[in-house]
Amino acid sequence: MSNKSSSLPPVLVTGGAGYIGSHVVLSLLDRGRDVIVIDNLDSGHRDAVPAPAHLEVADIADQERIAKLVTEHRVREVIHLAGSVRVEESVADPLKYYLNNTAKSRSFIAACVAGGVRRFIFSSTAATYGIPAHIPVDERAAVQPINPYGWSKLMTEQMLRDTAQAVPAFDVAILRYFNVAGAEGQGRAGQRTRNATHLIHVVSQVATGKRDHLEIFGTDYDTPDGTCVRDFIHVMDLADIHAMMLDTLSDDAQRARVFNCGYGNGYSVRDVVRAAERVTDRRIPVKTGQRRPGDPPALIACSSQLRRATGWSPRLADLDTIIASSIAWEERFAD
Ligand SMILES: NC(=O)c1ccc[n+]([C@@H]2O[C@H](COP(=O)([O-])OP(=O)(O)OC[C@H]3O[C@@H](n4cnc5c(N)ncnc54)[C@H](O)[C@@H]3O)[C@@H](O)[C@H]2O)c1
Ligand SMILES: O=c1ccn([C@@H]2O[C@H](COP(=O)(O)OP(=O)(O)O[C@H]3O[C@H](CO)[C@@H](O)[C@H](O)[C@H]3O)[C@@H](O)[C@H]2O)c(=O)[nH]1
Repeated sequence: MSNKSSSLPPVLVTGGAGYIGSHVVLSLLDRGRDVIVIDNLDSGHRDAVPAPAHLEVADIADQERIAKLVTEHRVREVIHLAGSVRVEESVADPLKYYLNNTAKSRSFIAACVAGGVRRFIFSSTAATYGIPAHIPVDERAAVQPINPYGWSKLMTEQMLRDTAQAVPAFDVAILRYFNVAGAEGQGRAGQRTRNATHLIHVVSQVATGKRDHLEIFGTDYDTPDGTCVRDFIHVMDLADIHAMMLDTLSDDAQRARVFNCGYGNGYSVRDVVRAAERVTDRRIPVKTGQRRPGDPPALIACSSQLRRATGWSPRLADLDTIIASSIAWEERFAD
């Protein structure tokens, strides 16, 4: 793939200094797109933004600055990843989530509409489903979040649905990510988010001696081994979905579509520990602890809508591959 500068206007990516955002930026650059990143560096890192993308250190709620940027660069395509991402923190401090994920997204969407943006991709979450009645869960399932994080994202989804109805030529894709993990294979990007609590990140830190042990949050769930089950998607497969989705959005359509992003494979917390032991040939010390507030027992995606709409098929859908890439990043490149 080329890294040539494109004749198209740049894609605006919020949260591009963060974990998933930096991988999305790489995928766009690899396809020859120009990229402008907006990030306030709250949890992201300046040097995580891959060159030659341009970083504007700004808050998504800085409406005047965003509208000016969008107009000056004739931005038509936006990928909005910036936000606060920790389920447990959202339970302890819900208003932080309603401010950063909901209220600030409202300001950001308004600036984009004012500047003439036509194609908008939003990072939503499987947490919007709460505890699904059926698994795998598809996009027609009821949404009933069980934590403020999920609600804060669902409210933004609704703003986008309503805005797409009202604004001509505003085509929206809402991507509901399942559990994102792993790292780009050449050491160009990986998880560096301050205070990250994601399972595979924590297990990788244990595997590389940066932590003593993994605490398993709850072993009495109604799941095959009593620990929670998740659908882990490799961050580079997820990044590619964004680039492919931009091509399926249209300058004329006026709609908001929802797509699950996952593989349809469920692994328990204990499965993840076993996979890390397999990959490293080392024992991962674990302690069992209490359930973590806000955790649903099982989340597994049906992603056939996404596959139909974009032609996407996963390249890296293997738990050991995901964990090996995460551990390699942790060993060689992480801070
Ligand atoms: N990691 C996952 O498994 C997962 C799953 C589902 C959805 N998501 C969503 O994906 C997105 C990215 O998540 P991530 O894991 O890369 O998190 P991250 O914390 O690494 O990245 C978020 C980025 O947004 C920036 N940011 C936060 N608030 C901002 C603001 N008000 N203005 C400007 N920049 C701001 C941060 O500095 C950071 O660089 C989030 O919206 C998250 O809700 C993540
Ligand atoms: O040290 C740890 C960390 C996690 N877990 C468990 O592992 C599972 C996965 O947890 P985690 O990796 O923190 O992800 P989730 O809480 O499932 O949330 C992630 O996945 C959601 C989509 O499913 C996203 O919306 C969130 O942003 C993202 O953090 C849960 O059962 C946790 O209780 C542990 O037992 N010990």
